[in-house]
Amino acid sequence: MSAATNDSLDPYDSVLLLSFGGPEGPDDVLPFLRNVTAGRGIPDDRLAEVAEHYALFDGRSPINDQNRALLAALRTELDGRGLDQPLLWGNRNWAPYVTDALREAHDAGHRRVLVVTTSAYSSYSSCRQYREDLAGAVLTLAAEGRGLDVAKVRPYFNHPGFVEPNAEAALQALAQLPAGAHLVFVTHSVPDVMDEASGPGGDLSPAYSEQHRDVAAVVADAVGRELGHAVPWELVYCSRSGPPSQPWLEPDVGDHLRALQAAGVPGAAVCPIGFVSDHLEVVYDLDTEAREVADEIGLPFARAATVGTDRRFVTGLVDLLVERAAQARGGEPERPSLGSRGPTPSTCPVGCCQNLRASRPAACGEDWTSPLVAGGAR
Ligand SMILES: CC1=C(CCC(=O)O)c2cc3nc(cc4[nH]c(cc5[nH]c(cc1n2)c(C)c5CCC(=O)O)c(CCC(=O)O)c4C)C(CCC(=O)O)=C3C
Ligand SMILES: [Fe+2]
Repeated sequence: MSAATNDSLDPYDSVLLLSFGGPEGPDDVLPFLRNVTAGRGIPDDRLAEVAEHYALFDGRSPINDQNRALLAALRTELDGRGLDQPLLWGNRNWAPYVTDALREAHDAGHRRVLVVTTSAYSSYSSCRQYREDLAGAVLTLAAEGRGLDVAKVRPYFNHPGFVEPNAEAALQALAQLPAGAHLVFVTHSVPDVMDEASGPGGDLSPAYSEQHRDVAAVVADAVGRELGHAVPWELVYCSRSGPPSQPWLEPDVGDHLRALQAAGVPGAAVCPIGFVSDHLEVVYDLDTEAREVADEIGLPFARAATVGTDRRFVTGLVDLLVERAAQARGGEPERPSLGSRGPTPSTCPVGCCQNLRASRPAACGEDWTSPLVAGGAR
């Protein structure tokens, strides 16, 4: 429990949950997929395949309702801590779009917006592209005469509020399987070059795969301590999408399940540590596709829960908002983290998670100059 009396979000006057977005019905699927893949070189047959995955769920992604549930839980937690800033919602790829959400915020009189994303790790797709979305929105609004500024909480993959519910979920999944089952940690694959460019460079890169490995190690260690013996684990990937000629992070979860079965491993507890809720990658790529592989080869399979609206996660996100606000006031708040990497900076270094193909302005970095505050508000 946090010391509620010290909680403050000053100087921020509003909070934004920033997410990916997803289709709400069959007519939305193709326009949504075009938004996601605009200029990204995803083959047409892959798009048709992904459209079929959405069709299995009547063209409706679960992600928007999961974000509505998270917003409700965050609202309750903010209210309980006396934090009465309005809580907004904006997406990259579907309504409510982030630019529209920030325009409404401006028109309601808000000028300093504190942002938290539904993505826990560093990479172009999971961090910098959200910073570009914010910069694009802020610059569009500035051109309309609507000046406002944004700040973002740090990547929170190693925050206890994210790691602890993941550890409990892993333990629960393992409990459904025969002794000797492995923990199989899964995240979204990305191109090898995106992984290599993730993070600030030097020893801290590649950040994306190494941050996942760090979380996996902490979770496996916690599970092992609970059970009184070490549990074997691996980090694998799902949802690859680029052309076959382009290397993406491997192994794929399906191939890995086959390898485990061939090696005589008696079960797999699949732990989607790369995702914060049960969106399509989880309910299709894991619960449908990977489970089919497991059934086909007779490998006992259990899927661990994502953090969703777990109380510890929601509390942790509000702790992160409070931490970021304290930094903006010039304070040095406690910045809890688990594992070996320590807390990630709240303001990204120049070039962090750069997209090697194109350079666009990104907010919440050391080289971001706010159109609102001369000299750059951080
Ligand atoms: C790292 C990462 C996350 C996790 C971080 C985060 O959460 O942001 C994530 C999340 C998500 N990705 C999602 C959907 C899609 N991602 C695609 C394509 C891509 N994802 C990539 C990476 C990631 N993606 C990449 C490198 C591509 C290739 C194109 C490109 O370089 O940008 C495509 C195009 C078709 C395809 O090729 O699959 C779709 C439809 C949804 C919504 C699901 C729902 O509706 O429930 C969510 C939450
Ligand atoms: Fe994706």
